[in-house]
Amino acid sequence: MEFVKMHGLGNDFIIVNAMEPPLLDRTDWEEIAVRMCDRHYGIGGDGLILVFPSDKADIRWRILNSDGSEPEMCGNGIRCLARYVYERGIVAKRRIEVDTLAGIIIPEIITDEAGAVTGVCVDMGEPRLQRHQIPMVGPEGPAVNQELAVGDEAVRVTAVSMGNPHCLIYVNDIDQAPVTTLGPKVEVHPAFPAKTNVEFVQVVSPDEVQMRVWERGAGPTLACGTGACATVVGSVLNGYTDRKVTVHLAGGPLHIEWREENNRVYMTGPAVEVFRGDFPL
Ligand SMILES: N[C@@H](CCC[C@H](N)C(=O)O)C(=O)O
Repeated sequence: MEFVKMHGLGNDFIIVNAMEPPLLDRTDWEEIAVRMCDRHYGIGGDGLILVFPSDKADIRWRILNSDGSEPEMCGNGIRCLARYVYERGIVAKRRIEVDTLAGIIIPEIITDEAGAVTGVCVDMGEPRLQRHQIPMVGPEGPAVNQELAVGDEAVRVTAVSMGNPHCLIYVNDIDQAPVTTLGPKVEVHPAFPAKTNVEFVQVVSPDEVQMRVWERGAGPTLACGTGACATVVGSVLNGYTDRKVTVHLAGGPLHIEWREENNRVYMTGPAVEVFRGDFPL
């Protein structure tokens, strides 16, 4: 099976064109994702992206985490998908409608004067803030700066869904953030029935934050696009930042804007192809 390896700020994905049979008809992608994403016995990746035809949009995708679970959305992944389908002529336009489990999401290819792709800006849609939308147990309404008991620890959290769930924890020193110790505990906390991604955030200024992530189904990654969007929404709701913010991640910066006029979040960042190959099925 042919694949392409891509990444968005080091959040890396394997992309497979499943537009036609026999790949279109396969039903074992979860197991294949685990094998392909294994960094020792496979190709290595934070997730597997599959490209399918759609009757609702230009293209349908499935994104699978490295543990085989299927999230509703992935910000870095959708930039990679957009570049992949654009450069191969699978979708012959720059504004691409993608059918996802979080609804129709619209990435737009950015090019320089010579027509070379320089990045992708994605209309990530409206954030979902009600607890049942995240989902997070507790009294209905937004969960902003709420106390959450994690074992013996009381942690203050803000929860935002960008189609997929995110739990933000603000810290004073990003380098000391307990990403690999607290992250996995919050991921499977009973308050989050669908589990959650966990973001540790240090506010630098009204237009700059630093963020490190523990991803649901993938563990620590170098960047998380939906997490960066959720971070800006949560930071505005907490009164920490303006609506246009650069989010610095381990893999580099993402530019995020939560527009007041339409309540939609826009994410701009890179998508890079690394190599191509064949994987034995
Ligand atoms: N890295 C992604 C998010 C991938 C999905 C996530 N692990 C989940 O289970 O929700 C991004 O860039 O948004």
